[in-house]
Amino acid sequence: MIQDSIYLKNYARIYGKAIFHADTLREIQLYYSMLNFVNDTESEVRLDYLKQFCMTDNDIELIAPLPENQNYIDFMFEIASHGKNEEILMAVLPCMLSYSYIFRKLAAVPTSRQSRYWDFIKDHADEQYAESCKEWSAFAEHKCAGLSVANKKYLADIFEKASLLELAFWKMAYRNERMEENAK
Ligand SMILES: Cc1ncc(C[n+]2csc(CCO)c2C)c(N)n1
Repeated sequence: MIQDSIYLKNYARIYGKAIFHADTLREIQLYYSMLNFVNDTESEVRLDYLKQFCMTDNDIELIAPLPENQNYIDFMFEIASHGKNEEILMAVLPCMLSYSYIFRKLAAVPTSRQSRYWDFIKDHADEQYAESCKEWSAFAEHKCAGLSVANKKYLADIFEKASLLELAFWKMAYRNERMEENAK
């Protein structure tokens, strides 16, 4: 949760770049809707967890990102620096889509309700959130439809790289757990 708070702050920055380079007002509204999700939905439950650790977002400012987190942030910033929204979409969408996919699967497991993270799981397994993911994906498909095969391959590689960075972020939690186990 702590590392995620650092990630989310930087993830939100990418939308500033996307909004600046947007072609249409509709596109600006779409990025705004994504940013709104990051700021509202994602923040509410996250702040509750931070409170359990007696922390606020101010404390997060003093904590350094772990290498997996920093890699992911660097990658998004590098893509954003190109100033091409098709690329930015490929870098930011895996974050949104993978959570909807993973948490819908988790929510379907009966024992998940007993998890201390049930409110987090429930939020991300939400039907409305899945619908928003569909809308954002459809927009990305539409925006990339007319591109060359080579360009589409390049964009698919960005999507894959971001997905692998997501995976590394998940694995980071288990790495720390193992370190704590070894320290015992
Ligand atoms: C590393 C990492 N990857 C994905 C998400 C998920 N996520 C980020 S913003 C957002 C939209 C609002 O809910 C979602 C689902 C995360 N929190 N941390």
